[in-house]
Amino acid sequence: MSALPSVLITGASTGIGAVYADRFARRGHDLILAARDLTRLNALAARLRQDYGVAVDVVPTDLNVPAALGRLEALLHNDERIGVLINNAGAAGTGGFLDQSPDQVAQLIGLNITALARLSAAVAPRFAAAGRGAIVNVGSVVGLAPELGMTVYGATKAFVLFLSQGLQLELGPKGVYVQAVLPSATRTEIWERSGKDIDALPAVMEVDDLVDAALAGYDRREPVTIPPLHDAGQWEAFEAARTAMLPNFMQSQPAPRYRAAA
Ligand SMILES: NC(=O)C1=CN([C@@H]2O[C@H](COP(=O)(O)OP(=O)(O)OC[C@H]3O[C@@H](n4cnc5c(N)ncnc54)[C@H](OP(=O)(O)O)[C@@H]3O)[C@@H](O)[C@H]2O)C=CC1
Ligand SMILES: CC(=O)[C@H](N)C(=O)O
Repeated sequence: MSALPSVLITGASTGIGAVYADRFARRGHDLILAARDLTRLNALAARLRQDYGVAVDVVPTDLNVPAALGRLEALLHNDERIGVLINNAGAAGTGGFLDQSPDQVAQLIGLNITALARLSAAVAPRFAAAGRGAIVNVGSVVGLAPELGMTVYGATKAFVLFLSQGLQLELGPKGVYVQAVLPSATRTEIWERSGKDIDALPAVMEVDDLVDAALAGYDRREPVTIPPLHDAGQWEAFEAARTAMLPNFMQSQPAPRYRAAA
């Protein structure tokens, strides 16, 4: 058993989650891997045990099934070896809002929002009491870009960013690190799963590069890591513009532009 904290990774069967698993195993962490595809999880776990000598448990989990989600919540709540949660599992859905049924909308929200928030809520009190721990939430630049036409997906990712920033404020002073990672297009199966042609995109990041960049942000305890954004000053200006508005929201009177003409 490793002396380092164990890392629980959702969506670890492939893509970004599988590379996170490789990188944390390489660093010597024991792992708990969750996703639906048990065959893939077992194959990855066997390779990681073999390559890095770490302990790897697999927990077959459909995060849209409340009982399965509840089992993962209980694990996070009770297992004191787990010191890092990587909330990575997600789906993009297909089509625009008018193509999506209410059930499909709910499935996206269930996976990208409800599961992520519930798993965070299950582990946060234990981390806060211990004064340590890390929660990494994988969002997307789509959460900043309603123009991209992935409205529900983008809205779920806007939630991920907001939740992460709120948790940074609440949990950071208690010693818990919370990171929001915002990838842009990255070469994984999510594109095929959402019926999109990855080869039609102007630029695609390789998944190893994405995760290694996210971990560079993790190691320097960055609150928001946007691997594809070369000019960090753009994010800082965006945040500065947002926070500059905050003192102006408390007003007893509506703004003059909303007052009835005399
Ligand atoms: N690739 C990209 O371009 C970008 C990805 N992202 C985000 O990165 C994260 C990882 O995506 P990525 O690796 O690209 O996608 P993949 O489709 O390659 O992997 C998604 C992972 O989530 C798991 N998953 C999907 N549905 C469920 C479910 N109901 N319950 C449990 N696990 C589930 C899948 O495993 P299984 O099928 O075995 O359950 C798989 O391990 C997502 O949150 C995504 O939104 C953000 C921006 C860009
Ligand atoms: C399918 C996508 O659009 C991707 N997940 C992203 O967030 O950019």
